[in-house]
Amino acid sequence: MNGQVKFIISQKHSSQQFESQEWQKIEHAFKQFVGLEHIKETLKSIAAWAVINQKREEFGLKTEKQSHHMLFYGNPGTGKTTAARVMATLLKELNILERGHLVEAERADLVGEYIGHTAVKTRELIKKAEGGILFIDEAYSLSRGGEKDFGREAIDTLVKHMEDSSGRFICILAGYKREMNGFLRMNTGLKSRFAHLLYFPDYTLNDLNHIAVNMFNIKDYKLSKPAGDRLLRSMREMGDISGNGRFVRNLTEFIIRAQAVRLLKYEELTKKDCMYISEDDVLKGIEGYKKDKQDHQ
Ligand SMILES: Nc1ncnc2c1ncn2[C@@H]1O[C@H](COP(=O)(O)OP(=O)(O)OP(=O)(O)O)[C@@H](O)[C@H]1O
Repeated sequence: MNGQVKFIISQKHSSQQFESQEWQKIEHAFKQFVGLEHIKETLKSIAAWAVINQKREEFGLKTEKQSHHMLFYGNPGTGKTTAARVMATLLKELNILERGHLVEAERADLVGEYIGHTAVKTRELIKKAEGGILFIDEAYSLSRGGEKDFGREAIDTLVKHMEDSSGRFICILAGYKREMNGFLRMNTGLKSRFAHLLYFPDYTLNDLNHIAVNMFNIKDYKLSKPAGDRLLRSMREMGDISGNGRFVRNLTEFIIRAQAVRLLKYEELTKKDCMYISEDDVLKGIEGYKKDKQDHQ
């Protein structure tokens, strides 16, 4: 395969069958995520476009190549990196990407130290990402040093390859909204190279609670009812939930360690003991989290 967007729809499958099968794959891949409906919708439109394009080709109609480069805007912990990772695997499953891997990069991975070095570094990175997604976090750091900075060369090389690649890789530039807007303003024409602009909003307290419960479930832990209530109440009292999903992940890890410390005192452990998170574990975990945060301030 030449790496271009490829879609397989067998004669036996009707469009409706395709829709239900492929939609299910998308829903399944994002099952553990809270929200992110707009990401799923975008993926559905990409999948639909690819299959219809294939059908048009069969009918001898004109087809077009589309690139699916994306811009992700959102605060820390809103799920940008995690969504990109899931997306890469999913797009392979949907036969849109050949390999489905994610290459995570930041400024230092693209920008070199002398003239000519940056273009080589950037090209190598793009090659590594072929068949998958090149995810560049805090993309605005590429234009940090202004016109004379080598970051400019990285952007130009990237843009050139994005245009030439005809679907061989997907480039995602990610970062916080204000900085991303500034970056795109400084690099006129850059925004138009991206087919999809996706915003990752901050989570509400209820979303975060939902994310926490999911995280425990995925790891085979169960919160007792009082533990669940306590967690929600404590998060509300803590006020600062700006870390979004990352805040929840850290919190759950503290709670899991608090449970482990409690269990070590038991003479014998059952499977249920190992799964069960008590209200006290939540309290101790939150205490530990707060102390750790204070120590790091
Ligand atoms: N919608 C969600 N559902 C479940 N978990 C989520 C969701 N969003 C984020 N998370 C979890 O929050 C944590 C942080 O997410 P992630 O690293 O993807 O955020 P990010 O937006 O890339 O942050 P940054 O910009 O700081 O790199 C991860 O553990 C992730 O699984």
